Amino acid sequence: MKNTKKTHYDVFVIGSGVAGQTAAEICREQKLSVAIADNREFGGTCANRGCDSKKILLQFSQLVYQSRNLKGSGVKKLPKLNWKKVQKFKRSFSDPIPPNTEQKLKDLGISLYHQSPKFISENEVEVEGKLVSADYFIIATGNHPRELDIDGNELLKVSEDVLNFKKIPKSITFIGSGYIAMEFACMLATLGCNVTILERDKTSLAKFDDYLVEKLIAKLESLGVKFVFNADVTGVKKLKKNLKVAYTHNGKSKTHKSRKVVNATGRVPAIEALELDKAGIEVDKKGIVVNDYLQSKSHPNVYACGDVSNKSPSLTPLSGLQGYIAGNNVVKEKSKSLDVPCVPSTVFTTPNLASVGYGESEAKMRYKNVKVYQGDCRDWYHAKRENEDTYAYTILVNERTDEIVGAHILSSKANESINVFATAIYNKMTVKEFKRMMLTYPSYGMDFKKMMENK
Ligand SMILES: Cc1cc2nc3c(=O)[nH]c(=O)nc-3n(C[C@H](O)[C@H](O)[C@H](O)COP(=O)(O)OP(=O)(O)OC[C@H]3O[C@@H](n4cnc5c(N)ncnc54)[C@H](O)[C@@H]3O)c2cc1C
Ligand SMILES: NC(=O)c1ccc[n+]([C@@H]2O[C@H](COP(=O)([O-])OP(=O)(O)OC[C@H]3O[C@@H](n4cnc5c(N)ncnc54)[C@H](O)[C@@H]3O)[C@@H](O)[C@H]2O)c1
Repeated sequence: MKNTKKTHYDVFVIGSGVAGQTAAEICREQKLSVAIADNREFGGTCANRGCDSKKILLQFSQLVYQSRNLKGSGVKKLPKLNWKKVQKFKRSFSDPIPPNTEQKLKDLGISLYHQSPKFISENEVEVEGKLVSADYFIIATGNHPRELDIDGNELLKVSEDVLNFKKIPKSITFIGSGYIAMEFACMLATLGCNVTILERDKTSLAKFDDYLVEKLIAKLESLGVKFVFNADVTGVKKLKKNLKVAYTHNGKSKTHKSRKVVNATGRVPAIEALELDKAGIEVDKKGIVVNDYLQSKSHPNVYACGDVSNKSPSLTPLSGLQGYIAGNNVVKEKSKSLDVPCVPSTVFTTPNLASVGYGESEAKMRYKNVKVYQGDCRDWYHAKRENEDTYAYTILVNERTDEIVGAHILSSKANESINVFATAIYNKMTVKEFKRMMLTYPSYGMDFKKMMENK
């Protein structure tokens, strides 16, 4: 260590994503001395290289998709994309994030560090060659892509690379078929790329509704995506122009060539650089082990929040909520606890697959009698006016109380309309109460009433 003089803060936050920023700001508002460290550009995954950038790119492939659907119904020419300009537009959102985040934090009087701290003890870290101690640490370092232990691992791209592609590749292979692979596969296939998905499991998006996932897979296949399930990838090799992926499928060795190969096999807690073992901070497979106050089980003065805590799922709104809870508990011990009744989530494919509340098997475990409303609405007005062949739903109701307990929607506007169900489930609405609500017409929300009719 260059400088052995110790600097002390009330609170030291590690990670400047939504969780870290939220926690740091709450502590600073209460006049605590606060520092925050990030070993990359400030602002975190969502704003710099995740949700926000992705949604900007997706709207262009959706424009192409929708125009294609309406060709023959009035659209004469299909839009042609200038990908360079699309990327420039995306960067006009992401480029200002790091300087603006740093400025905002500095203006609040928060000290910034631009390196990964390493724990020396439960209340000391070494960062930028300095020894820093704090009364409280808040770890909010998020997740990063899982490393695949295969030959040629270094040839694999990750989601961040896909977001920065200078042009649409001729062909691509995704290893895994969770959120990231399905969203990008849909976008790239729509834009003319030859997409293959190699999934280890027997289906995609294991945590989503089976009936709707099956329809979504069929939809992506119709866009040209090839799925190989039960595929075990063993290695990647560089050829002249392509990469060759080797995998086994039903006991047989196979290979597949494409220009790019993306590792989309999941994201794991970003903790390696922190040397948590030096402070004896307990970690499990999902992340830093915390109680409902988000205090580390091993050290109550160490908090973990956001993707890096072992409280899943890893989504932006939950990270923000966890940052809020951790910050408040540092200010006033045990003042807030994590209680997440239902978390809506969307897979931003075309159409969107959105979900809130319990899945069918979970609902059936919890309630004696579950009414399952399920169906295909491709013949309904909204699908027909969009010339969209995929529109379906699964809605779950506790029969005893008539309460809606889960909703799963596959439609072009499901990312927005699912929020109607999130509100209903959060407020424990019954089907009868839901139907009494006045909703706009024509709207997808209005269709929900029709979905919950006995046939
Ligand atoms: C491609 C993609 C698309 C996504 N789309 C969505 C979506 O549509 N909706 C949604 O809800 N969620 C989405 N997510 C998930 C969402 O981005 C995360 O859940 C959210 O950003 C987590 O916030 P966080 O603050 O916990 O962590 P992060 O935002 O990841 O912040 C962690 C910060 O810690 C820093 N850090 C890491 N290690 C260290 C270290 N050793 N020292 C110092 N700093 C460190 C990182 O650089 C980062 O800035 C997406 C994720 C990806 C990758
Ligand atoms: N729209 C959103 O909200 C959104 C979008 C992107 C990412 N995210 C967040 O980021 C996380 C990471 O996304 P993701 O898509 O990387 O992970 P994921 O966990 O959603 O999916 C990973 C997939 O890879 C498969 N897999 C694992 N190991 C494999 C292997 N060796 N070979 C082949 N397949 C393998 C899994 O079976 C699974 O289907 C998500 O879980 C989510 O929390 C959210």
